[in-house]
Amino acid sequence: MEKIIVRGGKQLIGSVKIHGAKNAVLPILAASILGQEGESIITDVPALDDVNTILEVLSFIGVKTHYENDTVRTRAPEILKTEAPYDLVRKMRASFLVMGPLLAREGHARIALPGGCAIGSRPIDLHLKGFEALGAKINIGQGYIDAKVDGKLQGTRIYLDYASVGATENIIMAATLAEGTTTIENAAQEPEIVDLANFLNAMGAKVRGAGTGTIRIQGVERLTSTSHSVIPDRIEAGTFMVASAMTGGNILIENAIVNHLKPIIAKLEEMGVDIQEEENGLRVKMNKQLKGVDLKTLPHPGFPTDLQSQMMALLLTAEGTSIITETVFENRFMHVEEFKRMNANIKIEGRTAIVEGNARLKGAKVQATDLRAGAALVLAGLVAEGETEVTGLHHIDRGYVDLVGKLKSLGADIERIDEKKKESAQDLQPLWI
Ligand SMILES: CC(=O)N[C@H]1[C@@H](OP(=O)(O)OP(=O)(O)OC[C@H]2O[C@@H](n3ccc(=O)[nH]c3=O)[C@H](O)[C@@H]2O)O[C@H](CO)[C@@H](O)[C@@H]1O
Ligand SMILES: C=C(OP(=O)(O)O)C(=O)O
Repeated sequence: MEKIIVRGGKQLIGSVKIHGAKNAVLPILAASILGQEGESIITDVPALDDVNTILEVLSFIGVKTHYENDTVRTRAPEILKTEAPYDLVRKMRASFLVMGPLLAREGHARIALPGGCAIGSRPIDLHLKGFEALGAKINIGQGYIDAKVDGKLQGTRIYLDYASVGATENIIMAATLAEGTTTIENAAQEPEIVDLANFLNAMGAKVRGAGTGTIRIQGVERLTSTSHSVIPDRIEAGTFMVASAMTGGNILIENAIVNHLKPIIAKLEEMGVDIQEEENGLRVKMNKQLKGVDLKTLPHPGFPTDLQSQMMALLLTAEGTSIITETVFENRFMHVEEFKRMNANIKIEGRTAIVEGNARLKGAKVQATDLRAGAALVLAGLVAEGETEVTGLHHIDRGYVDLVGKLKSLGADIERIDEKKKESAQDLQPLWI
């Protein structure tokens, strides 16, 4: 079994380069299906398990893909299949993002139901309502969703009950080749939506208003593959900002885009963290006792749910009691039980966590319950007394490129070990009798 071992007590100092955003590259790679001519060249692609999974989905449906040195090239001159099977969708929910582009281009898509995951039930009703409004017929059976349209999708007005990131992306992609104009109201406003729209527009689409609550997509006849560089990952940046604040550190977060990080910058400043914009990024310094704060996760520009668990780790070390309210996912407090193993005092009341600060965290064996929970446990380990052992690393590998190497380069006492490999290496030792 692979584990991360971290021994607490080191101050993190230095600079760290942020990789391309997982949540931007996944929809962008799905959107590359729409390019009927030429080659899409996507750069700043992070080497993550989720990227490999979306590339597997693309290959399965007949897109030619090539991934080397943070660059993915795709060619989609003809689509062979309009299906994404259970094994791939189960591995990663974002596989469902191929439904919009397939429906737009081929008039059909059959995708396995993504199902829930550790952080919540995560229905896809808003995606489906959007496709239906565009004229698709949806059938659900035997664990698959089948969407079909006779002729072309038809532009329409869609009001999302909730500003869902995935539904906004899927509907935008579907609408790019529809007849007429589609207006999405109460659209998600995340920076990753803007990155997707920029990619689509470079392909010849007409997407206007991305980054606001109202997005208009004027359908076009055809889209052509293009080149695009993925935006830096604001969640990875936020994770390192928390790491600096937690360890009394001084880290330059290279590539960070201030505009994308406003909600986290505001919260950290409220706690007393010193954050300065520099030419190459953001410098995050902390050399005093931090104050506890209350926070509520919300769709962008509210505080991102993907940084909630990391902030919880930080608030454990701050002064006083902090209240965290998770409004985006109904079950995103699984890390609390793991923090408790490290001597944390946290109470859950419904969607609220009451976090007692000034915790004297102690190293323990803990398990990542989801991607960000995994990062948060590593962060807690950075300040805990003694040794923390984090397992469940497949979660972390979905969304962080070399988390351990990056923390080590900043001065953390951290390593990743593979017990199985160690054991088999021992098996190979000559036996002395
Ligand atoms: C690959 C990717 O980009 N993942 C991000 C994306 O996930 P994802 O796109 O799945 O998140 P959504 O914004 O769609 O989900 C937010 C909430 O809306 C609910 N919902 C969503 C769709 C739907 O049809 N019906 C419905 O009820 C979900 O169950 C959840 O409670 O945005 C989340 C919220 O910022 C992030 O945490 C994820 O990291
Ligand atoms: C919840 C996350 O991702 P996904 O939507 O891919 O599960 C995340 O990135 O924290």
